[in-house]
Amino acid sequence: MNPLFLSPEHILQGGYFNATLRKLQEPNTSIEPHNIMYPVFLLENDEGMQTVSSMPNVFRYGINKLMPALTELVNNGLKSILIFGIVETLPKDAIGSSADSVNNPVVKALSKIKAAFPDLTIACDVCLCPYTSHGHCGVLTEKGAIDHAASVKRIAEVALAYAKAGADIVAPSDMMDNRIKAIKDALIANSLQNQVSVLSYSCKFASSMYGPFRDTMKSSPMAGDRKCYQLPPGSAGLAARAAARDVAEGADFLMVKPGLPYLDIVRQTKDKYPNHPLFIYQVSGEYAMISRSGDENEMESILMETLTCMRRAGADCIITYFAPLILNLISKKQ
Ligand SMILES: NCc1[nH]cc(CCC(=O)O)c1CC(=O)O
Ligand SMILES: [Zn+2]
Ligand SMILES: [Zn+2]
Repeated sequence: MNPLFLSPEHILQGGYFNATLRKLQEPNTSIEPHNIMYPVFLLENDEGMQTVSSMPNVFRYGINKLMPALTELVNNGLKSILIFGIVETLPKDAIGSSADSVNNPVVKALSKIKAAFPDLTIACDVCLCPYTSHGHCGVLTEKGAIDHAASVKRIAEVALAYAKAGADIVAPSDMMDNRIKAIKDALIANSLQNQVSVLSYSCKFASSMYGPFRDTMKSSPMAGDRKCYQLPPGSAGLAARAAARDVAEGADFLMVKPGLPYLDIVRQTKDKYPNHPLFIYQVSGEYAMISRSGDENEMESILMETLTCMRRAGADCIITYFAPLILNLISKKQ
């Protein structure tokens, strides 16, 4: 009989008293370069480089400024990027024609990036909002509702244009019903189905945390909001149905966006679809919040803790504006 009446099965501290044991207690939560994807804002002007006032340390780059920045990041371990195009002089119209025109900055840059960084996985955000005159993610009817057929047709055309131009992943963020099938069909019709994957923004919520991003992209809707296509923040049910639908339509990867307040959705999605790699988009509002938290050391610990918790909840890859910092922190640790 032990004198203190400790019952062995109630003693947890015997299992995590050093760093190695603690690592064993945190399975599948490590942060390695392949667990991180870096969003990149690409300008029309090849020589352009602009800071983003609402997002410290984030830049909009022309391709000639992006290349040296990427060289440094790839040398530091960067494995994947997610490209957003920004137009300043190209026309915005009702159907987002500039999204897939030959002058679109993404279409123009893909082959250059691919040639310079053959091992970098390149995803392209697919949406109409940066290119439409009304700023919505789909095509509208005369009454201002989403024109479903026209929207899905355009989204598939844009995805195909990026796929043909060299994207490894097309990532539709528009939230139009049935776009995954339309994109997959377009890839198959062009014999690209085994060279391009589809990362669905499957569980994307109508969040108030996209503000800094919309400043950056100049992509706020001119009128109305996105609540008729992005999901209501309180709805786990629609998130489950959206993921199920996108899996049925052939999505290769799923996503939950934003990340931190939605980790229950991450867990629910991972439990239901353990065989589909799951992404989290740590969005611009999350970036703004964490950037402002504490001094540099504190901020870095908060960031890494947040990423660990995202991995614990079931995320395989986290899309984050902190990627350059994270790569530095990872390489320092080794
Ligand atoms: N298709 C829009 C889109 N693509 C990426 C983000 C958000 C990214 C972020 O906030 O970091 C959004 C949000 C939106 O404006 O609805
Ligand atoms: Zn959009
Ligand atoms: Zn988008």
